[in-house]
Amino acid sequence: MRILVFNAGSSSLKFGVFDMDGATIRHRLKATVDRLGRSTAELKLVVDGRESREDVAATGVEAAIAAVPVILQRFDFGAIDAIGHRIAHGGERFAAPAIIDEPVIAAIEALTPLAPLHNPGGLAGIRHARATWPGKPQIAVFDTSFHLKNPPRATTYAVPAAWREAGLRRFGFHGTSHKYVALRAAEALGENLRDLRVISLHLGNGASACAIQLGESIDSSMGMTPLEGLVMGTRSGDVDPGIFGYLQRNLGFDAEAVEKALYEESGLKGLTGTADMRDVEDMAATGDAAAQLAIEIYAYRARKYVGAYAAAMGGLDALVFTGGIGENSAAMRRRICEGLGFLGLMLDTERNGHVDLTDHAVPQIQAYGSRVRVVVTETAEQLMIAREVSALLKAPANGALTVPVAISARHVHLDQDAVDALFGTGYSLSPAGQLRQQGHWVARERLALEGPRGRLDNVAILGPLRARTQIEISRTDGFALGIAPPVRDSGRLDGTPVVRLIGPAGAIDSDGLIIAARHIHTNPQDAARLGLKDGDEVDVRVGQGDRALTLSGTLVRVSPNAFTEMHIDTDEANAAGIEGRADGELLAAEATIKPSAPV
Ligand SMILES: Nc1ncnc2c1ncn2[C@@H]1O[C@H](COP(=O)(O)OP(=O)(O)O)[C@@H](O)[C@H]1O
Ligand SMILES: CC(=O)OP(=O)(O)O
Ligand SMILES: [Mg+2]
Repeated sequence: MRILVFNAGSSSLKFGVFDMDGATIRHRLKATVDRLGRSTAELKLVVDGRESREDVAATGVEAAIAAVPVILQRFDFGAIDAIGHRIAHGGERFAAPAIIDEPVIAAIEALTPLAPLHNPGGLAGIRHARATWPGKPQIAVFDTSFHLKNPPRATTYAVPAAWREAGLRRFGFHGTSHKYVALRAAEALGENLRDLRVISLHLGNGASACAIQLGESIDSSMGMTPLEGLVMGTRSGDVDPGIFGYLQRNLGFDAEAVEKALYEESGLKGLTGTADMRDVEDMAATGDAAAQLAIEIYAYRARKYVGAYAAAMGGLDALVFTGGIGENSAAMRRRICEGLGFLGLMLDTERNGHVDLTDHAVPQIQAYGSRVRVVVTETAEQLMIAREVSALLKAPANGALTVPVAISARHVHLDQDAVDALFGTGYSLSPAGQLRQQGHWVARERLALEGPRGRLDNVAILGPLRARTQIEISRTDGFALGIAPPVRDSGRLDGTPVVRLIGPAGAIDSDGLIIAARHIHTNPQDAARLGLKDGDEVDVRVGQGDRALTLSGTLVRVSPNAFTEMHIDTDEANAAGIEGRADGELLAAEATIKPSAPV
């Protein structure tokens, strides 16, 4: 499938051509039209890896979009099968990408007043693509979708009820970028994103910070519009809402003039006369006081958000820099990180000064011993959009029901006696991170398992304590230990084999060793939506391409506050070629209730 992607930003147009073949993606064309609105814009092209630059006459985003079909004609990519569009504002309606039709266009148009610098460019892309490639599927991918499930405490403005009922709330933008760079950073750190508390700083012409916990956005610095938050190229970011009345009464500005100035004449441009950080840094270096102050304000605001989001998540594991400024300005990264030592964040200034992102490198720039890891990565909104387009077009048109799949690595649940024996009488485990299921956590402490054939070190302990110790491993782990545990539902431990648990204060032999039967946790609302009941056994299709497989007899467990998620073990995940996040498709629409299996 060949996908063309349009990404109309506030100051640039980016577009790309991707050849998608299963999981293999070829980025055929990568194009950026920059410096729009000046006498000549610059077109940067990377075609099959070869780079070129040229000046083009494009007065604005719309003119640049109109030139795309002409530019594409120069190359022999072959027919375009589908077109993806970055749309900044999707409001409450779009939690996921949408196939573009008239109602979708009308919804994007209706949201234009909330993203006046962005949605018009997105709509122009849609219009031109429809005219140029009539009949080809077009898909909108929204900046706001990633943040849509942010908790109400983060999305609600403390304003009169009538305003909130009229739709006033925070949304957050750059979601495609935040999601991509957080995944990228986790991958580079060799961790599962779900296990990390991440703050991502997208510092481009528009800029926003995002707090990511358990793999999902929980807060972001942009609000109902892309004006709130950080200092940007031409946008103010946070201001006191009290200034509106002042500007109106004392300076005679109406709402439109104020809004226009906050979008287009503020930020770096308002502070220095230029919106471009490169120019601001050059001016500052030659002694320009306004540029120096602008840089300080920019870094200070960003640093405050890092502190705030670390507090929101109860700590920070990784800070990620991306966007033109985040990727390229070592000086700005250093300023932002200065003073974050209290969080355990220490930058290696040497590494920070030599960041090289060629060949999609994702360097870490924290100092040795820093508790917080600091990562720089390029963003790839167009690539993410191409993936979303391909996933949406491949999804079964019958509205298949899916559940997120989580991989359970080996772990133990301990009872109090076991904790006393392994860690010392009266010891209490310290939670190091929350799990997705409410009230469940992973402990800082680890232990070892030992069997007749071998030993497994560094095994995770999950809390809270249970009435009876249960040890969950994979079949492969069983071979490493030299014990063959049965496949069991959690809690059904009678007659299970004994394994030795080894902690810092002692060792015990405990039964309760099982291979956890795959299962789906869900809550009553999701169960109703998915057509599931407690105790059902369902078939779930997981994995992609030639490793896809069907997991039969997956037990459904409904409880009031459960987070809907399917749990499989590492052997199952490996068999299906799943790494990190995945979705499983429920195959059996009418699940059958299985009588309890004999123990
Ligand atoms: N080497 C650099 N040093 C400092 N700033 C840079 C550098 N390269 C690019 N930038 C800044 O990045 C910003 C543009 O970021 P980018 O992500 O390309 O924008 P957009 O939001 O339009 O996608 C501009 O402020 C530009 O000055
Ligand atoms: C939403 C937003 O600010 O986007 P951009 O950075 O492309 O201006
Ligand atoms: Mg951008």
